[in-house]
Amino acid sequence: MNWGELVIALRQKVREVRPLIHHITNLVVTNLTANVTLAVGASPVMAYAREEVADMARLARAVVLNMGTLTADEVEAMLLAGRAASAAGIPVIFDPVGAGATPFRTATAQRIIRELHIDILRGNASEIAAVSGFGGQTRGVDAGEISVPAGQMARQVARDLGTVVVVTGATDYISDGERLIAVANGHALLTTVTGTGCSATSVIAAFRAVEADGVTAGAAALAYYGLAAEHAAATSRGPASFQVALLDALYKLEGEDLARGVKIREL
Ligand SMILES: Nc1ncnc2c1ncn2[C@@H]1O[C@H](COP(=O)(O)OP(=O)(O)O)[C@@H](O)[C@H]1O
Ligand SMILES: Cc1ncsc1CCOP(=O)(O)O
Ligand SMILES: [Mg+2]
Repeated sequence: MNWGELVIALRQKVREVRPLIHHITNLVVTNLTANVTLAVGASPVMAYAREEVADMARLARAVVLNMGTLTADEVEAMLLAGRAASAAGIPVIFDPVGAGATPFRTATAQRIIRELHIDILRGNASEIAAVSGFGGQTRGVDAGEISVPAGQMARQVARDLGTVVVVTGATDYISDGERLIAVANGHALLTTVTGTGCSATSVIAAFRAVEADGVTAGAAALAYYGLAAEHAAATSRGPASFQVALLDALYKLEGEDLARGVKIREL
């Protein structure tokens, strides 16, 4: 199968399986990421109480942990959910939002990575640099400069942590420490709407729920998501109409339109 066919097949499989994706996520993006998950064809649930997160995680086909508006309580809930998921063989996708901005965020991200079995780590370049010791400086939740090429960093961090690493940006890089894939789909308008990185993580989780190989799932998900953004941008007047159009494009994009547009390269 070529990449175009693979992306179509996985996008279709998400619709057929309608996997439940348990999110412990941040206050900013809760609604957007739930709607993105639905538009892709998966089923979102957001649940945070320590009393229920392990049970909810066990019901899901993938668990998203996103520390965007972290509190000490929420971190405990993430650890409970992550342990329960891994014990049941359910993949955990971690988005270390804002790692590198404050010591609490950096230390928490590193603790989650150390104490849980993370299946896919997805962040912007400075977040991944910060959690892995490359020394990234994150401006709030937005990417700052990093000192190494993002693809090289993705492969090195994946190797060091023994997990799939996804570094997003104008070009996205996905690696398991050996393979390195670049995805060139996307649109600059994605940087004008909050939660588009978190939404990318949700789409990756939906694809990972139906595809055991994290590199394949990550690359296919980001090509599909980035291409949906390109389609949405074509009919948008600015960030507000773009956000609405992105949901529509994610919902509609399939078949030949999808196969023709994906820009995935194995490096
Ligand atoms: N300059 C850009 N041009 C095109 N796509 C981009 C650009 N910057 C980021 N993206 C895309 O936006 C999404 C969010 O990535 P990113 O901005 O790195 O995450 P975050 O919002 O967590 O910082 C990804 O799908 C990425 O491919
Ligand atoms: C603005 C903001 N502040 C805390 S979490 C958050 C949302 C970040 O979303 P994304 O990383 O997808 O841009
Ligand atoms: Mg982010």
